[in-house]
Amino acid sequence: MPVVADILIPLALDTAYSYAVPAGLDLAEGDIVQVPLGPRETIGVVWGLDERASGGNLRPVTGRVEAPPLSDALRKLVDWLARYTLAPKGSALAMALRLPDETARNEAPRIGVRTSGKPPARQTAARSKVMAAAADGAVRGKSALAKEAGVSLSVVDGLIDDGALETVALMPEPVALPPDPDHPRVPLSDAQADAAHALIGNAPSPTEVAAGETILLEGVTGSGKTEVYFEAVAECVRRGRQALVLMPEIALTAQFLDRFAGRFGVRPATWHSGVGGKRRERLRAGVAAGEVSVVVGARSALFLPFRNLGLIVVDEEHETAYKQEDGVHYHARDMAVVRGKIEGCPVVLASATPSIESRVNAQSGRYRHVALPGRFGGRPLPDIAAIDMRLDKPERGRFLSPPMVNAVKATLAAGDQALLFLNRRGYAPLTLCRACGHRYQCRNCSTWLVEHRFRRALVCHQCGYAERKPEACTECGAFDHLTPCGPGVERIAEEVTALFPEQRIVVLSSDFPGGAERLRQELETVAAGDCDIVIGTQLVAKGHNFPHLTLVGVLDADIGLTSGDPRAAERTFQLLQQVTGRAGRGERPGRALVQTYQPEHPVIAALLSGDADRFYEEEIWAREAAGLPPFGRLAALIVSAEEREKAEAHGQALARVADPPAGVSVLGPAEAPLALVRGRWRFRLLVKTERGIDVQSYLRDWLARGPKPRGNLKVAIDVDPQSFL
Ligand SMILES: Nc1ncnc2c1ncn2[C@@H]1O[C@H](COP(=O)(O)OP(=O)(O)OP(=O)(O)O)[C@@H](O)[C@H]1O
Ligand SMILES: [Zn+2]
Repeated sequence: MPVVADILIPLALDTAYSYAVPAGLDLAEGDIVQVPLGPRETIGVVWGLDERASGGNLRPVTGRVEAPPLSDALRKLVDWLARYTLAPKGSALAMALRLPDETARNEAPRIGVRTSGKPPARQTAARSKVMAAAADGAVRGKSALAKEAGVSLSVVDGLIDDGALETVALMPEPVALPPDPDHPRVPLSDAQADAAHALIGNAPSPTEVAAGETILLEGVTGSGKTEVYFEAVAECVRRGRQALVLMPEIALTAQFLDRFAGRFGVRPATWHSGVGGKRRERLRAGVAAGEVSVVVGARSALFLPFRNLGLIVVDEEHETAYKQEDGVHYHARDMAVVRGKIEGCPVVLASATPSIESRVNAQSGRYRHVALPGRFGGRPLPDIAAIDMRLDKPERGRFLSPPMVNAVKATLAAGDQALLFLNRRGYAPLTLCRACGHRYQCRNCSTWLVEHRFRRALVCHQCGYAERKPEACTECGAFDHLTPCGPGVERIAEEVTALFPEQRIVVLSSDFPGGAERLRQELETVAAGDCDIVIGTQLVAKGHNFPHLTLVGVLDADIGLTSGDPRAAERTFQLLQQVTGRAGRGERPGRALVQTYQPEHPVIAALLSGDADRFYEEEIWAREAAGLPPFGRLAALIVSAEEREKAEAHGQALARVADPPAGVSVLGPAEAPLALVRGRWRFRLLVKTERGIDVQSYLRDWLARGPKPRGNLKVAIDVDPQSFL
């Protein structure tokens, strides 16, 4: 029997701690245990066991916790995650071991009723109906009983008060009903059937499934990728294994869940930040027991304890939402590929606009490439045309150019829906005093405050700081001189309401009250055709299906192009391709109009030509020439502190000992584009290496040589950074 256990604790600690195993406690690796840590008790996971070591003066493990142990695969994933991201191993474990969340609201217990044996004190016709329905003595839900008896719920409540019915606690509803892979479904098109076949292969037995293979499923917008990967999910379920479908959080709409139900007969189990309390725990337990066969979830679902994982699908694999930008800086798409390798199961990356990384991997043969070149049902892709804003100027103080206004008019006249897209929240991105020139800036961050008329406030989009918009300039005291500069979606909504006062307009922006739930509802409204004009930020661009939408108007195609970010071209192309791809997905063909000041810019030109391959070729070539990912590697260090000098000095001290070997260069420290965030000054160092270099080892050695962060100073490590702000 082992006498010493190495316990990894889900806190920012880099190593497991040794504890003595008390006699009679039979532990195995992966077991979840309770251990003393300093003055308190905490939870940890058995990471290693040692038979020979002496447990002499070690503190003993308190006991085992009744919870499914962490599988070998999941422990390997945690080790991998920590090694790759350089996050403390305990922080990586915390991702896989979300402790029961006591702050989350508990599920309301389900209550059933049955006859108590005591006749009602007072009898009415309605009451007799209920008593007759309940006469068999079986337990029923309250509303089920009322429905069966054809009476209102208050009659049932009355009988409970009366004592003729008694209440009993019911078993909680199952977290998910089993999906039926052979549920009757719509037939696939030939192209879809071919693609589905390519995903699944002919493998006659589960052992022949290509182990750990990664497949890029690339299909233009509206090509029907979802139905194709559903076939892979179905095959996985048929083989008795579990499937995970990852989606950007907001894409988890009722519409998607209904589509799943259309294919599998039931809605899938879902995992996202809105799933709380007991339900979360039960879902984890069901997944660990292998009872839940399909989970559709946001990125954190990747760390669920699947017992028998047979497939991972990453939908919209190019989405930046898959990158976690705080705590453990990991990319869920990349970790999905790692988990697939560890579990020996295939991983399907689906997108209409794949990341450059995945495209390159598909071209080099590392990933298998399965393509759907046309839209489902032979529908045409939208026609995309530019509006040159230098020629077709909007009226003064307006943002829609005359051709855009006319196109919206024509669309509405035809009874169709129009979407106006602007990737800017709020009313105006800058507020300026015309009397003294003062610009309103955040007191904690180096950002302009964004006016939100809806909230009647000036708001910082970095830290959330908000102040009331003043009546007079706070600097010079002048009245009526504060001017909003530039548009956000709220300002567009104002303009559109003035132009089309009779139309039903929906504005979709992530900052509106009501959160993700309300947004999901609004998206349903749009999909159902119960609105005429949609005005939205990037969240309307993502994976939604709006069958009534035939016009997409991009109000400022140039926004993302000047950011200086190495991925600016890729991001802009993806976003514009996605948003224009919302048009014409239903019966009627769609078109897109793109307002731009630089129609000849390569990204805009590629978009207009409809030639995505041309864009990919040029961008891949440019990345290769510059040694940028995936042809070289990047990692960022972000040094931050409450005092500017401290952060800068620490960054310089790190740079002095960087000592980069051949094939590695270190840039910086440079003041970050967002130099001040939440009261912390930020400096960035960028490591650029050739492709074959082990950037993690280099970073580890470098940081070990460098000064240790003290006090409020922090050094965040971001391997494969997506954001350069
Ligand atoms: N076999 C089929 N039979 C009937 N309708 C289908 C079939 N396959 C797809 N569709 C319909 O075609 C439309 C587009 O499908 P889907 O949303 O899967 O496309 P997609 O490739 O995921 O697009 P995007 O990348 O733009 O989100 C949907 O309305 C879907 O219901
Ligand atoms: Zn701020």
